[in-house]
Amino acid sequence: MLKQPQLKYRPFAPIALPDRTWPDAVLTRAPIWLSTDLRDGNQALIEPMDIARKLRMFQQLVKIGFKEIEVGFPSASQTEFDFIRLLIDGGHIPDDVSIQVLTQARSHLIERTFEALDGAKRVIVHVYNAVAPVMRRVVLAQDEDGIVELASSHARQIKDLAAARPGTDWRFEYSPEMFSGTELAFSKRVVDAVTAVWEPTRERKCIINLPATVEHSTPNIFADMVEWMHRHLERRDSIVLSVHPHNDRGTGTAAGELALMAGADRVEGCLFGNGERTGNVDLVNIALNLYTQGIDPQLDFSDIDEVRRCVEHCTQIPVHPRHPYVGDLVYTSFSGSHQDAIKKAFSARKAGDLWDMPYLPIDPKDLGRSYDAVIRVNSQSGKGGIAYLLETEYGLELPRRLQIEFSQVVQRVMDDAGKELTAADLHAIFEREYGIGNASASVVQPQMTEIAGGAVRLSAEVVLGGWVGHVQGEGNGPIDAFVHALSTRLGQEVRVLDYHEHSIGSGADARAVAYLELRVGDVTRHGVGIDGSIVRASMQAILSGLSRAQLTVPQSQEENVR
Ligand SMILES: CC(=O)SCCNC(=O)CCNC(=O)[C@H](O)C(C)(C)COP(=O)(O)OP(=O)(O)OC[C@H]1O[C@@H](n2cnc3c(N)ncnc32)[C@H](O)[C@@H]1OP(=O)(O)O
Ligand SMILES: CC(C)C(=O)C(=O)O
Repeated sequence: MLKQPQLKYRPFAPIALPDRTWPDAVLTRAPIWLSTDLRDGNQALIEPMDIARKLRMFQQLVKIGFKEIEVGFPSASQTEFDFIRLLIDGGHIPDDVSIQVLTQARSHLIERTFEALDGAKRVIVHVYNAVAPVMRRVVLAQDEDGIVELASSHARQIKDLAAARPGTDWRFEYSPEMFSGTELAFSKRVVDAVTAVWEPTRERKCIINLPATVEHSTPNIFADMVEWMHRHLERRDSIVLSVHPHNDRGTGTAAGELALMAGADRVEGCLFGNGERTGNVDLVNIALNLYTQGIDPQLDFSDIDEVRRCVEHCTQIPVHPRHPYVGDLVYTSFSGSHQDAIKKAFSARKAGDLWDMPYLPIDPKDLGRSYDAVIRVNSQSGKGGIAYLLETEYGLELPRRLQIEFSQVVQRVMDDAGKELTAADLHAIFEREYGIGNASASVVQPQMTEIAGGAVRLSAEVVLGGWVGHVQGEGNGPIDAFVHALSTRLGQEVRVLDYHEHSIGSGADARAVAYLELRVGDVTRHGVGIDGSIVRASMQAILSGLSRAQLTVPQSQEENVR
């Protein structure tokens, strides 16, 4: 065992590009997108897609809006070949979509590739060979001249085969494989040799694709490499400069974005970052990052869950719950302070406002998600989240001090249960705690008469705890009269410190909710009442508060005790 085993690795050398421009660049439009889900994504699967899955994926990619789709490696297997035939013969390729196919720079594979494409309308033939020093030495056993010859001779073969099939609109793409691990001057030499053969023009460009086949460096170094190629390649104005980042260091998205800032016109990748090892760059991630900058990505993710279901079905790999933009948990806040900020921001938000929501970088509704999962309650949550769920799910607008009181009730339940509580759980706890619909704290047949000076006399049958009895009192309104009646009966002053009410529902189903904060002696409690009449709801709220304060009513001879 080496004492310093890390020393067997070579650090990546910075690129000498002191006048680099990409750090100041601002992305203002969508790149050209190429989905390689059916090629690089597929070749990375434990079980490559069967034809039905491939077709479903292709149709999903078309629906999203991809105009360039790499559909396979037709010389690799009969399934790959047959799928491409199915696309062409079955008329599955819209006129404005180009299919792309990959081949190694080997003559018999290129010939087989062209056989698969017979009759297609628009095709990008994508050829690659390794150019990196380790591949030159170990795999291809060729020196630099040999690699240049390998690339340019097969570029010539492709050009000739295409020329012999004028019924198809052919475009060509070349990838110096492992560009990310290759000397820049050599990558340029090989690419220039290929474009010298293809002779692209401004009107008929070829595609030069720079892969980070393995992500070796920080994304700024990849960006430097792309900018260097962008500035040094011959025939640059006749080239669509493409990048193909992988995600070995977990910075594929950053590498893709910085490469676009550095001069790339096009990005190759997969939905949700499927692909070899840690994946190809996640095109959904880059597209929606642009979207949140106010840029139309030209890809439609307005039903992102449909896209996810398709990808999970086709790849048989689940999308992680924390995956950017699509994971089950990415719009959910459990933490109390986050929930509080979200709740306040939703209340403050007006139609037409810019999206400026704490902890929510994108409006979930833009991706077909509801706000249901935005706030979920567990032991990390506070009053804001609890109040948000009761309001959005049950229309209950708890006043602030009641929120504080009720969150302590919830916290005790949470500490016992130790798991997430749903909105329905919270509502059940709320009803139980405040005795909603509970006959053991209720008012029966309240009778009110007006007396002199606009005052009210009230008498009612009351159930409170185990006590059932009659109360009577006067006041400047029904609530005041009821409070006086109860104070008299309890032998203690009951004071209303705070009062809120609102309605829930509408039309014949509308009900009133009253929230009262009561003080009896030195005890302060909230009570809640819900009823078709606001007066009865308020009386219920008073009894709810008294019941929670656990007051015992002094018994008199004639009263019955339950
Ligand atoms: C980075 C990427 O994703 S590149 C795309 C990789 N994708 C795939 O490989 C999936 C499809 N591949 C296949 O089905 C097969 O590998 C085939 C059909 C292409 C080739 O199959 P085989 O001829 O049996 O070769 P094998 O799979 O062992 O590949 C290694 C051979 O390819 C050669 N090779 C590898 N890359 C290239 C290249 N770009 N150009 C020319 N030759 C190459 C190697 O030198 C080696 O040749 P050798 O057998 O003479 O030593
Ligand atoms: C063929 C090339 C583009 C590739 O897939 C890679 O280098 O990752």
